[in-house]
Amino acid sequence: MTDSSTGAGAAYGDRDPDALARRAGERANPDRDQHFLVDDRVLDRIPAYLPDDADASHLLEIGGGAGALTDRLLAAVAAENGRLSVIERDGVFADFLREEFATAVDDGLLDVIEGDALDVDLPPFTACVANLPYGVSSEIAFRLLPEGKPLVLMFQAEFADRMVASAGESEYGRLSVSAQHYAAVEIVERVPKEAFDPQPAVESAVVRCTPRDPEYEVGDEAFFLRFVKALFTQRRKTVRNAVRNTGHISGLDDPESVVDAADEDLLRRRPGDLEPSAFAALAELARERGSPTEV
Ligand SMILES: C[S@@+](CC[C@H](N)C(=O)[O-])C[C@H]1O[C@@H](n2cnc3c(N)ncnc32)[C@H](O)[C@@H]1O
Repeated sequence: MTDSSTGAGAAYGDRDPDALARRAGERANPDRDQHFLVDDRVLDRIPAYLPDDADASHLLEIGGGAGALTDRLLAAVAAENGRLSVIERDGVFADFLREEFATAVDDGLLDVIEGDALDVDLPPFTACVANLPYGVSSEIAFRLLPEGKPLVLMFQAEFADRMVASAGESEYGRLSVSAQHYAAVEIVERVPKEAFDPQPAVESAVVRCTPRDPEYEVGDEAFFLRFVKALFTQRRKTVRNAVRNTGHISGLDDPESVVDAADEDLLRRRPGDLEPSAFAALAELARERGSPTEV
């Protein structure tokens, strides 16, 4: 076994996360969304959560930090003759990753993109594995989900619970319907604060998103997502009143015609109890009858 503290040149997959953070020369700064994973067992498990049939030939990591997860992902891509791209916003850590993994960079196994994951062009990745910066995890997730690739992402546990919730559950909302529109979403591991340094204020969870087509059809995806968002602003109202009251958000000029045409059973329910397929049926009716305009 390689001495994991030896630095650049060590075999991939067994670097000591504490030693990496020390060598990076700067402590992680929570104000910059930096909480480094330091639990070896969690780090070892995360890449294995990719679906068995995932194409791992070009992995993407967002927020490489001091490189503990980068190291594990390099081991995975090296075994597959693939490559890894890492997007890191903080120049200190981007430089550190290039130095620490200089051999991988030279061998074409790794490229480090210094920039904001919300702005930079995404490389043509086949799957993404990341311990996300929690301040922008929602924006990053909804940048990645439409790409239709397998994702294994660490989120705040409360956010993860909302992603996977089903109709009728208290955590079910716009986030659940939107995420599940793109993928089968499941929590594969809950991660305690103690696995990080510095520790975040909240518990975390690893979520696997396996892309799949939804079991319903929508003619206009942007309208569907806007309609779902609009109805959940009135989650405690009946669907009838939620449709009536939120036309200005979803862009419906004539919500009353939607209410007139919809099933009474559907109208009596509440947005928090509607399955994604029921939202889709109502959104299609709204497109036909409600005179939608661009918002
Ligand atoms: C939670 S830390 C994870 C670090 C490392 N992957 C680990 O697991 O220990 C998040 C990382 O994302 C970086 N980051 C924060 N905001 C970012 C953004 N908008 N785009 C890219 N990276 C970002 C931070 O500098 C930090 O290195």
